[in-house]
Amino acid sequence: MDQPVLLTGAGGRVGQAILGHIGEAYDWRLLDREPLSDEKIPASVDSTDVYVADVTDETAVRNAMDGVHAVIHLAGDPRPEAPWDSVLRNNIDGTQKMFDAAVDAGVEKFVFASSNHAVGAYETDERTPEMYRTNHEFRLDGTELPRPSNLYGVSKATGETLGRYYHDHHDLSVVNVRIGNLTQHHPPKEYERGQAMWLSYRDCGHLFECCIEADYDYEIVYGISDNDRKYYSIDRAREVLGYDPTDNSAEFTFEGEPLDEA
Ligand SMILES: NC(=O)C1=CN([C@@H]2O[C@H](COP(=O)(O)OP(=O)(O)OC[C@H]3O[C@@H](n4cnc5c(N)ncnc54)[C@H](O)[C@@H]3O)[C@@H](O)[C@H]2O)C=CC1
Ligand SMILES: O=C1O[C@H](COP(=O)(O)O)[C@@H](O)[C@H](O)[C@H]1O
Repeated sequence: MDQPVLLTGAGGRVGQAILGHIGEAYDWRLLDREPLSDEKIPASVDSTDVYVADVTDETAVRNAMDGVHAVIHLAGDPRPEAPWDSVLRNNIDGTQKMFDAAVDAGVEKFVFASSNHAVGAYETDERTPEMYRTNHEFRLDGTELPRPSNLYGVSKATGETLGRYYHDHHDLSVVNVRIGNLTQHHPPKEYERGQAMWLSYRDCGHLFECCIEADYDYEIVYGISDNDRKYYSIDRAREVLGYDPTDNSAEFTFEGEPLDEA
């Protein structure tokens, strides 16, 4: 692919997981409101393709978007406990500005970092903790309505709906990835829920590469590894995107040690 991929929130955990796996595979534009240290920037990325900017800054976003083929939009407040003024500004207004600039620039694909917290209220007292365990049959598959856990989750559901609008009215291909719990090297320790929705770094890189490469209209998929414990289906990600994860939290102890070394 000759045209660049714009990655917002490039300096954060998800951004670095993506760049750690496919940082040399694409012509990147990187955007973050914090300056990126040299070790966070792939060697092939020129400094003129690194933008220190806020996604609510319309002019800066439009400059970064010029000539871009695909967008991976991660920037935002990732805290489940984030207050309304922050998610309204960073997650909702920032995402709307990104979508608007994308359609005006003729971008083809937009990948939105949604969250498990868009649907966290399905985890009712009656279902938990059993639904976090292996062989429990409860599955969310992306066709269900949002049931946010918190105002952060509301902002993610809103981002998904903004994507629906820009797809239907402007023909932008949109995929929303409801990311589970990204951790490096091992699943979240001593945390049943986190182990059920673990996303390893390499599966994260692979999944977002699939989102750049695949053809789709409007999709909602779950972004987790192929964990034995799971209450999110990854069938849609497999079918539409060709996602084929490698990792499984069952290959680690509850304390996070690899089973083959335990
Ligand atoms: N890490 C995880 O397990 C999960 C992350 N997500 C989502 O993925 C995205 C990335 O999350 P993380 O990498 O974990 O967060 P992070 O906090 O590590 O990285 C976010 C990056 O975005 C930048 N940023 C924040 N607000 C910005 C703004 N207004 N303009 C420009 N840059 C801004 C920050 O400087 C930071 O580098 C977020 O949208 C988050 O909601 C969703 C579910 C799970
Ligand atoms: O959306 C997100 O979800 C993950 C997992 O949620 P948690 O409530 O189990 O911690 C969280 O770690 C991440 O910061 C957040 O952006």
